[in-house]
Amino acid sequence: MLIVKKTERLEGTIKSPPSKSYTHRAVIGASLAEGKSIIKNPLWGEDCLSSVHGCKMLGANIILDKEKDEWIVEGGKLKTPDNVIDVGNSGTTLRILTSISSQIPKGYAILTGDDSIRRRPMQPLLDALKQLNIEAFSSKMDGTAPVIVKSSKISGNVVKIRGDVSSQFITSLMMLLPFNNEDTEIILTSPLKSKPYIDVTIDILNKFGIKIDKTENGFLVYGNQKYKPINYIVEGDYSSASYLIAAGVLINSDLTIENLFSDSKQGDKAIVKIVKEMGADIKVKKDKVIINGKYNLEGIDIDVKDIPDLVPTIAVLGCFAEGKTEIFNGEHVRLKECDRLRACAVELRKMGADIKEKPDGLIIRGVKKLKGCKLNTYNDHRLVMAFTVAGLKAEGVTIIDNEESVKISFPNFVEVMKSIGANIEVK
Ligand SMILES: O=C(O)C1=C[C@@H](OP(=O)(O)O)[C@@H](O)[C@H](O)C1
Ligand SMILES: C=C(OP(=O)(O)O)C(=O)O
Repeated sequence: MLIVKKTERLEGTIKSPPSKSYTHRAVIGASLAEGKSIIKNPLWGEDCLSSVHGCKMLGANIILDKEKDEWIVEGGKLKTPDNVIDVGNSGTTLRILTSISSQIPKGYAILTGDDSIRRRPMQPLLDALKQLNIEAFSSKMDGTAPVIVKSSKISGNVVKIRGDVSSQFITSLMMLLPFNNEDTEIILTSPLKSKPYIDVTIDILNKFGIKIDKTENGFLVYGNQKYKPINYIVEGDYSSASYLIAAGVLINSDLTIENLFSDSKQGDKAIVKIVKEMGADIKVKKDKVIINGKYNLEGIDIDVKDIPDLVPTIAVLGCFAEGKTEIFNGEHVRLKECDRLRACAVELRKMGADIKEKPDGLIIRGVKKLKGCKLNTYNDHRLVMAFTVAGLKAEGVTIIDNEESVKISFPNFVEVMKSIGANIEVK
């Protein structure tokens, strides 16, 4: 568990950890490219290591070089896995590798993961794959993992899928469809949520030499394309940085957060705009964010359609902001490692927060003072990190369970927080 005490000052220069989304896509894309790719500054988080594990089981040769901080990937030859692929807690790995598994030369691939993964939706992707003549089904026949995928030849040139459950389904199709012999249109049957993650997918697929165009109702993925190997440096992660930024603007601080690029395609770069709108005058440079001062935050209304992973961070910011903060358009936030809308409402209320849960979001009225207490995190890395920020600002001591889940996306979270003066201790 993590013992968090009220902290009056944070200072120092730190680096945001590498992007989780880019690392997943880089290692999976490299596993599909014939030849040698080098991925520098990868995220050594458990989720990305699940992608490494899955790609190895599917035939890629991957060397993880800790000293050089790079992964060397030799890809291009998929094989039938000789065991079930365990994706751990990683939705991104499960969703992308389900489609890719259909390209093994024979037999079946079986993908499963932890308790949380085995509750997350897969049916829209399975239905989409069926339209492409790919046999893939839930072993429990309830639309969740374990998922069984048969080696199949893709056929068809249109696939329809809803866009409001998970953008990872679309990413998954985009990474598969270059293997089709014909061009394929992905038609979205409902408005797209988490769209910036699709921008991230297209951005890195372009680096692999894969061309995708936008169409009126979705996307066009050209057929018969080959992934080319890449030399790639992973940029910093704005979702992870959101905890550092939130702590910085809530507590009197002098912080520089490096490795955050102002021209990033990551949707969660919106955290900068959000804290500015709430009243924090932070500075954005080409490759870093600087927070210097003490701010009085004011509540705002925030559409989280495209930024689901920021919800726990925004919920904590809202607790300490003057007036009302309303989070809306976040139905999909309930479909993550846990139901994050429910979890934020239930747990932050234990600290004295005034939070109302709505089907698509939260209404938070700032109360200035929260009190430390014991919080559940449902094994969800983002809740551990967001609640740590709340604990630093709250009166007294906050005890946070299962802190080890930070290894999913921000393995050195505790060390980084301590290095800037956060009063936290693992017990
Ligand atoms: O593609 C990605 O890298 C991700 C997409 C998002 O999920 P949804 O598209 O399911 O909202 C996000 O929540 C997740 O952490 C990472
Ligand atoms: C939801 C997340 O990731 P994934 O979907 O890959 O499990 C996350 O990192 O918050």
